[in-house]
Amino acid sequence: MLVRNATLADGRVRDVRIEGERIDAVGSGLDAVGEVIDARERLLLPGAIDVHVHFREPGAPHKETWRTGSRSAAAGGVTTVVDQPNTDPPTTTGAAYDQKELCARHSLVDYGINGGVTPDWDPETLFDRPIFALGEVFLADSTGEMGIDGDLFEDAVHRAAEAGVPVTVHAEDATLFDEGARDAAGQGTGKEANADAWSAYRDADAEIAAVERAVELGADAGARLHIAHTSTPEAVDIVADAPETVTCEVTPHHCLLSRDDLDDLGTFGRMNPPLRSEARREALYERVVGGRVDVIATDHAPHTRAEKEATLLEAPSGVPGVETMVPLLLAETLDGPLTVERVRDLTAATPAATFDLERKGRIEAGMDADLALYDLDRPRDIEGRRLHSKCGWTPFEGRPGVFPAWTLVRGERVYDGAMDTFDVDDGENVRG
Ligand SMILES: NC(=O)N[C@@H](CC(=O)O)C(=O)O
Ligand SMILES: [Zn+2]
Ligand SMILES: [Zn+2]
Repeated sequence: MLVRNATLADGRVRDVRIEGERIDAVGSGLDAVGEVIDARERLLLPGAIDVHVHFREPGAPHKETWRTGSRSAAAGGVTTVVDQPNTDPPTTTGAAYDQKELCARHSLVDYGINGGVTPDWDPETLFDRPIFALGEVFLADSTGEMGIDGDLFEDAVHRAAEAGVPVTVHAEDATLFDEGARDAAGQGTGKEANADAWSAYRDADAEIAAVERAVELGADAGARLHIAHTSTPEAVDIVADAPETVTCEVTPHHCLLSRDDLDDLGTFGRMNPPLRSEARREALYERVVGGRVDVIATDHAPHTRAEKEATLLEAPSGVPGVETMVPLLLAETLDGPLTVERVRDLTAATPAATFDLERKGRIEAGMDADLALYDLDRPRDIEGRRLHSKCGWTPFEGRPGVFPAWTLVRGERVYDGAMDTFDVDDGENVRG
């Protein structure tokens, strides 16, 4: 297949030839082999790598399955996902890893599977499997109630360092949560709830302190550390000023939404870590644009509308996001300070480099043909009902997004945007 005259993120116009699963050549005036796709005036990006999703299988297929989650990924230009361990059973033993791997075989996109830590985890059998990373390791309870104490965290970080496996951390210090602030939640449900109480309860200082502590501990253990869903500029700065063995990710929702949006979102905006003040959101986004943040990842955490239509204390935490990440960021390049090159780096090149995915994240000869084509002149309003996650809603309703015309995973067209159709489900485990 030949993709002809595509505009790359840096503005160069090139042909990209695909042979089987790989990119065979990138150049000008390349000879065609097989199908030729005219990509003139279209943007070709490396498929995005979302290192933080919750696809809910095994255990909660009513929220999401590997099939629906990976369709949502493909329809948003994401070609590799990394699933987190707070499923049922939690992915804390070799046997649980094997069970999840069977579910993941229904994925349309390539994937990694993380291993988790609980008091009854089995590091021996878990590290025996090709886990993508240890994590997210929960330093406070979130969906799945997998929060652990400092001693177990320290032990886990040492074991991961020994095994040469990176550690992804959900860094909030539960001892610093403001229980009194949570009491202001009230009895309103769904959009009628006082959702700001969640932000007051899981205060920014709880994240900042936990990140500081985790970074120290990681350095002592000689571990590779990745801080998940960093939601404060202070925490980003701690990571950016630490040695290169520590990286961080930021979610689209912490960049684009703040406590000011909670009146509209209600319990649909409850997530961990919570939305922050508008001032913190702005400072966080500045760091994304300016290069202090390594990776954008979604923390795609689908829950049904019915589950979210509860009181603030009863609604589960988390928002979907895998399908809207690249579309939102590309729309942001149209009139904001974000550049297309930065979007490429945040969503593809840097996650690949950070987690040693040698054949992914770049459009070069020899790399996997994981690609997505976009028309920057055609943003459209994001609508929850048109997205492909099982949950059927989005916190970004009505915002502009640039969605892909098609998405390829290792040379196979898994998503066709014009027809809104999907094909094949032979995603591979990237740690195989
Ligand atoms: N972010 C969330 O609020 N929820 C996540 C878990 C997590 O990442 O903490 C979920 O699995 O629902
Ligand atoms: Zn988390
Ligand atoms: Zn998560």
